[in-house]
Amino acid sequence: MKEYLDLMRHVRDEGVEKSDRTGTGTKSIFGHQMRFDLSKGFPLVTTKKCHLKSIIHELLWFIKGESNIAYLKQNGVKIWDAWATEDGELGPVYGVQWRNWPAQNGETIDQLTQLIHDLKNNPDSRRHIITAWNPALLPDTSISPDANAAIGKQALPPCHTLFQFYVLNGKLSCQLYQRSADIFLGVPFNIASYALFTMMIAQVCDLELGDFVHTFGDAHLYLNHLEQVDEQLSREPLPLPNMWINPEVKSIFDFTFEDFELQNYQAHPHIKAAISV
Ligand SMILES: Nc1nc(=O)c2c([nH]1)NC[C@@H]1CN(c3ccc(C(=O)N[C@@H](CCC(=O)O)C(=O)O)cc3)CN21
Ligand SMILES: O=c1ccn([C@H]2C[C@H](O)[C@@H](COP(=O)(O)O)O2)c(=O)[nH]1
Repeated sequence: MKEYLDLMRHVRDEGVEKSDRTGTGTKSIFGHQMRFDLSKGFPLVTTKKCHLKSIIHELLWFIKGESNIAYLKQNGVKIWDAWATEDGELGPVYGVQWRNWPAQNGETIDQLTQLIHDLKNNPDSRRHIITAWNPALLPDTSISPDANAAIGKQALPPCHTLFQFYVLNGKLSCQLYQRSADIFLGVPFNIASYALFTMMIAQVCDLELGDFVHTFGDAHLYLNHLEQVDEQLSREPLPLPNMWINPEVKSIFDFTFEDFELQNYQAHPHIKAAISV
């Protein structure tokens, strides 16, 4: 995971202090790109132990198209708790836009089903895109995330905003545009999540693995993560683990938590950090 550590080091050393919505303050840069060859191992950060269980459940929850965190809660995943209403509502966030994008005539568009169909039937297309950025549903910034969710707006505007797939020589690649990135806490989750999603889509479309390309807008280190960043940058990266996916699963909607097994994950100890809400 040298690419990730290089980004972290670059922002620590060259990032410029910038105030932000949460009040914590950041060191920030604008524009960066990383590339991971998915055939060379599963890109999970090794310089701190990452909680893959939360990442897998979050991805399965996106694929279900839900706006409520009940499924996450049932599975002990707490990463979205701070933004939800008391009833667990986040408003029409990622999953809802992927599966139930509201169209003009009251109908909804299932972008994920359409994407899989197009990858199978027209792999050369340059239009394999899913977008979660829906300007009609962005939150009202004068009220809190949970107050937005309560009135049917997104609790937070999507950070992983738009992604595109690309097929070449039977290999599937994915590029994500992430408009805003918390490098210490969010990015290890985002890399692993999109790498896994690309592997799952490759399996159900009978494609080999290409690259995951991760493109950033505002990539930042929160000022209260800088000690943790120094600790992490003092550690040597370890060989990448492998991800086993149950080969029997043939539909993107049929995966369950038991269909994944992370193998040979060697990692340095976990490093705690506070999340800015
Ligand atoms: N400031 C901020 N950073 C984010 O990464 C982020 C947000 N806000 N808001 C929305 C989602 C929620 N995400 C989160 C939320 C919490 C953790 C977190 O606390 N991670 C810990 C514990 C992991 C666990 O409980 O599984 C970590 O050490 O990785 C990570 C990503 C990613 N997003
Ligand atoms: O998947 C995610 C979701 C969120 N983040 C981070 C990026 C920012 O630090 C905050 C969102 O705040 P905004 O003011 O809306 O940009 O959450 C992430 O890194 N990955």
